[in-house]
Amino acid sequence: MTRAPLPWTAPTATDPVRWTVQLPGSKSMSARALVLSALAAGPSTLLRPLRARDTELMAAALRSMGPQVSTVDPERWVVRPRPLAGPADIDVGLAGTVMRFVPPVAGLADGPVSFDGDPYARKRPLGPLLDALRALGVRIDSPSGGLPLTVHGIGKVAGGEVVIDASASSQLVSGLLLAAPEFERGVVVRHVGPPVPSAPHVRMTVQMLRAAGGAVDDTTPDVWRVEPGRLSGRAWEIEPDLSGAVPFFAAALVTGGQVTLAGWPHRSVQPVERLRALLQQMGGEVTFTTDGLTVRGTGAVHGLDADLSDVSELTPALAALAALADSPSRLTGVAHIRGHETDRLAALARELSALGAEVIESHDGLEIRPRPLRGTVFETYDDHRMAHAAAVIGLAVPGVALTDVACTSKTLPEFPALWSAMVNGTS
Ligand SMILES: O=C(O)C1=C[C@@H](OP(=O)(O)O)[C@@H](O)[C@H](O)C1
Ligand SMILES: C=C(OP(=O)(O)O)C(=O)O
Repeated sequence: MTRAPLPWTAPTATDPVRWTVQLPGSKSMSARALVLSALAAGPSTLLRPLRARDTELMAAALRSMGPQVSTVDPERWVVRPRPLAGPADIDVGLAGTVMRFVPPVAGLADGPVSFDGDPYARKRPLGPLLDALRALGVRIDSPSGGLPLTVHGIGKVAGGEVVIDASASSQLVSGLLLAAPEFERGVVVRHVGPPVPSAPHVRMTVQMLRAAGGAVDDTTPDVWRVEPGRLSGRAWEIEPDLSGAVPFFAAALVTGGQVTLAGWPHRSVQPVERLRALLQQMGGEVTFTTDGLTVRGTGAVHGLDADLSDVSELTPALAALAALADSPSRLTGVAHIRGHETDRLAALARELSALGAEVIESHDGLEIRPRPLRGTVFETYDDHRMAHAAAVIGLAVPGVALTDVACTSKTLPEFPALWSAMVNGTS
């Protein structure tokens, strides 16, 4: 990764924020729509996709194997499928979606496709996916069991039944399912091991596969069957990114203000009811209005006792709120976020402690006992959601100095500008 770090002191809010935020599309929906579109029988469009490092890397990865992906119009990306072929060299950056969703597609390409990424990407769990692909008939060279690796595609994948331990990441399952309609025998994926985290993301995969014409049976827990068959091209309406909105919603709680996420759909593939319950437990009011999804702070932030395994990517923002709460919190069920962009449990424990909070790190979570906080340097570890957590605390604590805010470009390059606009009350 060659990006220069951008130090940034988080702005402190002197008044309750009152703001409507227009956010780009969901990272997770955009990534799935790109993969499904590249595999479809005809062209597709993505309406209001996320334009950020992760999705641009996904577009580039697919393009390098043949499909045309036009990102010229930021509101409307166009994907035209073409025969998949190597040789190709793919940079996954630090994107779990690219490193887990694209190798199964590369198995379908004719020719070698190599993958590598940022230094920390080499540490993120990938081995179970590679073993599963091998069992399905794909030849892969991976000296370390992860990145760097080369998929030696022969233009087809036999498919069939496979057992995987996907407890390290739901993306290991999603990656297999997304490409499976193109496998000669489709796939039956059977998970064996501790629970698969982030269940709503697997549901999103199943829903989007079906929307593209895929036949998926997920009626048996931990078993997913995808029939072979051609996917259809279509127009994908990408929903605003709910996870990206969470730090902004947290600002409503911290300042006793109100934040609306504009353009929220009536029906969503993102876990909005779960988020609503969590924010309400912490003292927020969450309503759906014609303007969008609105979170109102009530003036108090309460501690939270919750298993976050299904919404684990929200842990950093919720941990930041917990550090500002009026009672202790216990966040559990998220051992696997040690394999996210950084070891998020260790990173949160270290940085929240440095600010003055009392934090006890366990193997699968954090106990956070709020104490008076003081501004200090906050290491962001190349992790966009660590930067979000620091910004949330900075609303209430002057002098929270992020080592690098540019890491937010992974999912929202506009983050520092949007955040400052919210705090300063400008649009
Ligand atoms: O499939 C996806 O789009 C995602 C799945 C989840 O991964 P894990 O299951 O590894 O938590 C989530 O945390 C990540 O941000 C996005
Ligand atoms: C875990 C995350 O990302 P990735 O898709 O890279 O796994 C995240 O965005 O919080």
